[in-house]
Amino acid sequence: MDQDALKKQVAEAALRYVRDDEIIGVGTGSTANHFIDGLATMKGRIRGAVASSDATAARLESHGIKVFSLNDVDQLPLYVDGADEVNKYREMIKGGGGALTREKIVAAVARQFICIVDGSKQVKRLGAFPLPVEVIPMARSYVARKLVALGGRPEYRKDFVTDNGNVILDVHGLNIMNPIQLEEQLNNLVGVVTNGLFAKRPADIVLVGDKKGVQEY
Ligand SMILES: O=C(CO)[C@H](O)[C@H](O)COP(=O)(O)O
Repeated sequence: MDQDALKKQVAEAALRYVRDDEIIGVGTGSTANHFIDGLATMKGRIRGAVASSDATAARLESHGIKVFSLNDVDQLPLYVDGADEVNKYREMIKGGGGALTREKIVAAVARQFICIVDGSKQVKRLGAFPLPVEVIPMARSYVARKLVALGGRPEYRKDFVTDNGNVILDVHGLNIMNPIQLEEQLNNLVGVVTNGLFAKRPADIVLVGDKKGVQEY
């Protein structure tokens, strides 16, 4: 099975967590896209979805799934999304697709967060994947200097603007010993909107697709 087939397999496994008459939080990326396509096959059973990006909203709507604004929803039982890295504590790096801020907001509201990944995303320690940091444009150089002082090598994601009108710095070389502490530290930098560490609010369940099938932890 190639990587995309593993993503599809794990995305389809997450469909069994979807309950009737609920509004589902939906993530962003190629794994989440497989989940959306699967959700379309049962769209008559759900009320609709909250999207974590404009791209996800467009894909949901293309399948005829009603998209709700998060502000119009008082509770969200389930959020399903991919990740760039996940460790055994279900902490993640996300934001490879640049949707980290909205993903973090939807994850914060959701009662249950299910992370769906293929086996290549599992790591012992987070940080080999460059950590995305969403920054207000005028603060880009200031935040970059602060990130260098913290031992990172920030790289400006060129020709990319987030759905919120901001820029992304992808930070290489961070030694992430304590993900919760680093998540807080980076979010405290003036000009940072949020960063791609999902440690204060980890996933509740991780589904991993590999050659042997789908494992859960
Ligand atoms: O955080 C994300 C987007 O901001 C994605 O979940 C992450 O990049 C994984 O993407 P893919 O499923 O395409 O491998």
